Order: sequence, then C-alpha cells, then structure tokens
Amino acid sequence: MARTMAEKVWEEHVVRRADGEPDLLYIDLHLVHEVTSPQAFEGLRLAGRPVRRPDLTIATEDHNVPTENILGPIADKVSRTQIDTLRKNASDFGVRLFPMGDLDQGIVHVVGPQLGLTQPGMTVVCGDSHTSTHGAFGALAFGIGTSQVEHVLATQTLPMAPFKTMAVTVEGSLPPGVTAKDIILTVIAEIGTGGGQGYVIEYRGQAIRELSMEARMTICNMSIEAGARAGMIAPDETTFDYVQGRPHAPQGADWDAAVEHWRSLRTDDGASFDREVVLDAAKLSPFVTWGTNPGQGAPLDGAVPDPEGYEDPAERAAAEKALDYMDLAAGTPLRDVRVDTVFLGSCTNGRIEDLRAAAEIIKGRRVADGVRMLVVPGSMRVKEQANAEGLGEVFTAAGAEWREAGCSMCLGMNPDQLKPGERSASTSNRNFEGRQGKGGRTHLVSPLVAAATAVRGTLSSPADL
Ligand SMILES: CC(C)[C@H](C(=O)O)[C@@H](O)C(=O)O
Ligand code: SF4
Repeated sequence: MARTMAEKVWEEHVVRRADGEPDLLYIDLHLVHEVTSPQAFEGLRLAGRPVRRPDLTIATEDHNVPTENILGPIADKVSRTQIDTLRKNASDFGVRLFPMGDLDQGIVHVVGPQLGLTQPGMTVVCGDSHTSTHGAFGALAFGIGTSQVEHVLATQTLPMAPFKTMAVTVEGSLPPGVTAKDIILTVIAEIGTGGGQGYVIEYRGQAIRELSMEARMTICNMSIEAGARAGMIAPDETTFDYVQGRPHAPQGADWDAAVEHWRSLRTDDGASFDREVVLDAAKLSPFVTWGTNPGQGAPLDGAVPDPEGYEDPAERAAAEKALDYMDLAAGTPLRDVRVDTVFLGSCTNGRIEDLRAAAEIIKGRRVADGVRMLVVPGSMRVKEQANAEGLGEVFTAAGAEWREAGCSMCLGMNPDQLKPGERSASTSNRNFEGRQGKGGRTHLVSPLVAAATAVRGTLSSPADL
C-alpha cells in the first residue's frame, strides 16, 4: 500500500506494538535544554537509573541565558539555578552539554541541524514544542513533556499515540520578497491555531522544494503553532547538500547508503492524506500578525481587521480581546503601526540566512530614531559565521545591538524583554499576551519585514524603502 513519509519513518521505529496500546517508538536523537529537563533527571536519580543512551542525548543552554556578558554570573536567581542544574545533571549522567561560552552553544533547534545531528528519517524528540523544526530534514520530530523526557532518558523509547496525516501543498514559485515565514503565517491564518491538531503535516509542492534548508526549518518550526504534532518536508538534494560534511553526518560508504535510504522516504505516489490544503505561491505576500495568537495575521498590505466582520462569535470575541490588548483600532493600515523594538532571532529565524537577508536591507541604513533593534544569532556558530561575513558590523553600524546566542526576546525567560505597553516586530513564533515580557505587544514578521520595519519605524517591507 502507498504510504506517506511520516508513516514510513514511524514504521521503521516501532519496537513494540500491541492491540489497544500506543506504539512504542525508538528515538534516534534526544535534545535537552535547561527548562524541561530538571525533573526528568531528578526522576532518574530517585530511581537510581542511568541515561540509557548518553551518546544519543545532547544538551545546550538557551532559554535562560543572557545575551550580554555571558561569562559573568547570571543575575536572575531562577535562571542561574536552571543553568547550574543542567550543568550538574549533564556531568552526573554523562550527557554532552554545550554551555555558554562554547562555540557549539545555541538554541537547541539551531544546534542539532548545524552539527549534522538531525538527519532524514530519524525520530527526534526534545522537551520543547518547536522540535517540529527538525522535520525539515524528513525526520519525525516531536516536542514532548517532562515526564516523556524522563522516559526517553531512561529507555531511549517513547509510547506514541497514532497520528493523522495532512498535506499542505504550495504550488508555483514564491514572488520576490516573499519568504518561508510568510508561507507559514499564511497557512496558520488559513487553518487556524487548532487546524493541525492530531496531524503530522507534510509540506510539499514546488515552492517548498525551491526553499533552502534553513527556510524549510522556518516552516516546520511553526507547525506547532497550527496545533500540529509535527511538520515534515521530503529530503532531497537540498537536504543532502546541507547535511553532507557536517560533524555528525555519515561519511564515505555510510554516506552513500544513508542517501539511498533517505531517498526512499518520500511519500509514495497515490498515498492518501487525511486532509489536504493547497496554496498558490503566486498569491502570497509579506504577512504579519495583528493579534495575540499566530493565526491572527493578515497581509502587510492590509489593515487591522474589524471584529464585526467575523461570523463565528468565538473568533469575533477573540479578535476584540486581541485588539484591546494590542491597542489597535480596526481599519488601521498595518503599515501605519509603529513599533518600539525589532527582534531578529529565535529558532524560527535566527540562522545565518535570516541574518544575511536582514543585513542586506539594513546595510548603509540606520535603525529609526526611537527604535531599538536586537539581533540575536541562533547559535554561537551562526554568530561566528556572521562576523566572518561582516554582518555583525552591518548591524552595529546601523545602530542595532549585536548579541550572543540564545532564545532571547522570543520569550521572557531572560533579561531581553519588552516593557509593559511596548510593541515589537519580531521574527519569532509566538505573539501570546506577555510572551516577550509582561504587557508587551508582539507582531510576528519575517526577517525582511523586521529589517525594513527597523529602518522605517512602522511595519514595512523592503519594497517600502
Ligand atoms: C520553554 C519551552 C518548554 C517552550 C516550548 O516548549 O516551546 C519554549 O521553548 C517556547 O517556545 O515557548
Ligand atoms: S527560540 Fe523561542 S521558540 Fe525557540 S526554543 Fe527558544 S523560546 Fe522556544
């Protein structure tokens, strides 16, 4: 029978199947960070169990790290405790850790792919919802909770409930100036933040095939914002070129065998999906959010919607509440919305291509008066590469702050936060109330829109400059 890619990868990892029980899956790669791992390690400690496969487990510091003065002590006590606990756990259990100051440190979802740890056909888990990022390689990658983290640490397996399959096909080529971020924000606005619930989404079609690996990661990263269990893209030459030669990639004959296997993972012709969504790339344009969930978005060319326009009473009420929190009036052109802060970074858009795209726009220009721009590389390797290409200088010459790697202003777990009432254009993935700091207001945007907005001070695209 014709099968989808997700079904193939799943089947290859089933180690136990029994009637009326979830399949027990083998886990190829377990990524760990400081926020969701302390109780999991503590559970092992209490049970006197070791980590089953320390060689398949890798930890990094990202959420709680400051992005300035990283070698000094962490001022915030909670953050310091989280980091110290991870360091102790990694050392007690023999897990490799990338601490602040290490060249391999960075956001967990940037570090895995960059080291070649993430590979096609793998099962990847992490106690983090944006683990869906790794699906860009044709891996089946799930965010898991802390009790599941403990299960994987102890057994390298995980019982998993069955999933439904969805295909999101983006036909044709993207117009210039339209990016992966615009695709995924449009998809979420279309299917809603609950539209993906229970599904593994496979993104396909010409526009997806034409994306770089980094852009594919941006798309899969936000699958969770549509409520999906995971997102995937079929591995192809773009994938193989990206993985080849990375520190953990297979080599020589192993590489050839791996590529042959990876090619077999694509969805068979004639395989059926439980749901299909089709988008025409030519109709897409820069897309931004106006509300307080990632599905409340509109084309930048448009205006803040009128809640009266929603037929569904729940959607209308949500829009009213969002506009109130965001302090926006219905009908305001989105281009007139003034921001205080621009945040370029996160596991959605903090990779080298994102920085390059933004730097190209910022180069020779200035960040607008009264606007603060934070540029935060997703990893220290990204920072190193950016500096080698002169991008750091471009950002600082324009008046932006060029920081060290971490989650930073993507969420308020470190010193990089919005003040109450401040408004940001942010390349991250969540615009929930208070996400970037208590009372902060977030507009999700692409790196191109972030850069143009920094220059003009109002939500803008490079075409406006
Ligand atoms: C802290 C962590 C559990 C959380 C997640 O799971 O996604 C964070 O990374 C986020 O983006 O909100
Ligand atoms: S960058 Fe943001 S979304 Fe990504 S792992 Fe960190 S907090 Fe979560």
